[in-house]
Amino acid sequence: MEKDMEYYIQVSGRIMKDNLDKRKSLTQKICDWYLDQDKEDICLIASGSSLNAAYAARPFLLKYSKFDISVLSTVEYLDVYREREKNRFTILISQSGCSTNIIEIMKELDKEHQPFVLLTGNENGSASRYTDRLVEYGVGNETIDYVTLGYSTLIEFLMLMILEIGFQKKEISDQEYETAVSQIRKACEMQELCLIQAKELVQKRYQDLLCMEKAILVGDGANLATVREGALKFQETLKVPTVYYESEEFIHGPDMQLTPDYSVFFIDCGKTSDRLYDIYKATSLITERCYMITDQVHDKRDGQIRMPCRLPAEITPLYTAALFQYIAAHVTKEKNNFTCHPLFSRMEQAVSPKTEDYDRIMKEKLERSRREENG
Ligand SMILES: O=P(O)(O)OC[C@H]1O[C@](O)(CO)[C@@H](O)[C@@H]1O
Repeated sequence: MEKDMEYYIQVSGRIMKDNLDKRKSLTQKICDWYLDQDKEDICLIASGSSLNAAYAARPFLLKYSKFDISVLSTVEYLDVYREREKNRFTILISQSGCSTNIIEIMKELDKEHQPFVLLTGNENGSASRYTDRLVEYGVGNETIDYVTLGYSTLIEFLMLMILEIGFQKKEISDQEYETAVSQIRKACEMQELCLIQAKELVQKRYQDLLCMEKAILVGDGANLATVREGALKFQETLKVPTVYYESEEFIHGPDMQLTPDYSVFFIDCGKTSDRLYDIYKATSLITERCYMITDQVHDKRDGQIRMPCRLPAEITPLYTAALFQYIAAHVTKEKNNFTCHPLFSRMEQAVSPKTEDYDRIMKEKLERSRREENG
């Protein structure tokens, strides 16, 4: 199978399971660094999909820790909260290891002799030149920059890191630890199942999805991060204007723009009431282009992905992104729509989120992947 976006979504469940099995060795370095210093609270700083992954993991991280964990964009960190955050164990995240804003913060922290750890998907990215405290979080060599495997494995890594820290500090009992591990394992299986159903859904609603022109994604709690990530993916690949909302926020205004042309996606997983489902049903009175992932036993409707297993809400982001990732990957490929508007290159030249050597580094990753494939 060609190693395109679809390939990385396809292998995500398996790689997450592998990472779960080797969780001790995968997280050992960062856990040791954390336990060897005296700061308790953690600050995660990232952008794009990495920021969304940190948001998605946060409810789990807070559930399994006795300290505080903040998640900040690079701008929030630099412009607003820097002073308040300086006594936290700081983790900078960049999947590519080539984001200029992350490197900027690394230089700033260095100037102030403030320790930090870089969590990255590429040990050979430009950011690696600015620190020797670097951890690869188990994505391996994802060669597509519309990261999907990287997103899911990053959420899982953050969860595993917090579990290991809590376990070693004896703040999590053996029983709690084992339960969380088996729920994460189940979520990896659910990712595979969600993907199978996403493929069926795309086949069934193929024409609607090909014509999608504007979308609203609705999710609550940890899955507010999933819809944020879904919106990012739809916009960078399909180039469809997409907004994302929490369910109650959606019906406090944004719903007033709805027409039958809108595609609206809902995540109804880990919920304890029917409210989101009621909002979905009400929305379908305006547009038939309603889609939903649900783990509840509601009446069966077209456009639903039905998960057979109910996991705690904070675990579900490990699988719910699969629907949006697959639509982004598959529909964009079908529409041959990965290329940006010709004027985009001007904008990218004027202001780029990535370092100048990014293209070369991505090319090297691709060559490495081909070498590995050819043995
Ligand atoms: O590599 P980083 O710093 O994690 O940033 C990830 C983001 O960058 C991009 O690759 C775009 O530059 C996005 O697709 C992704 O969300």
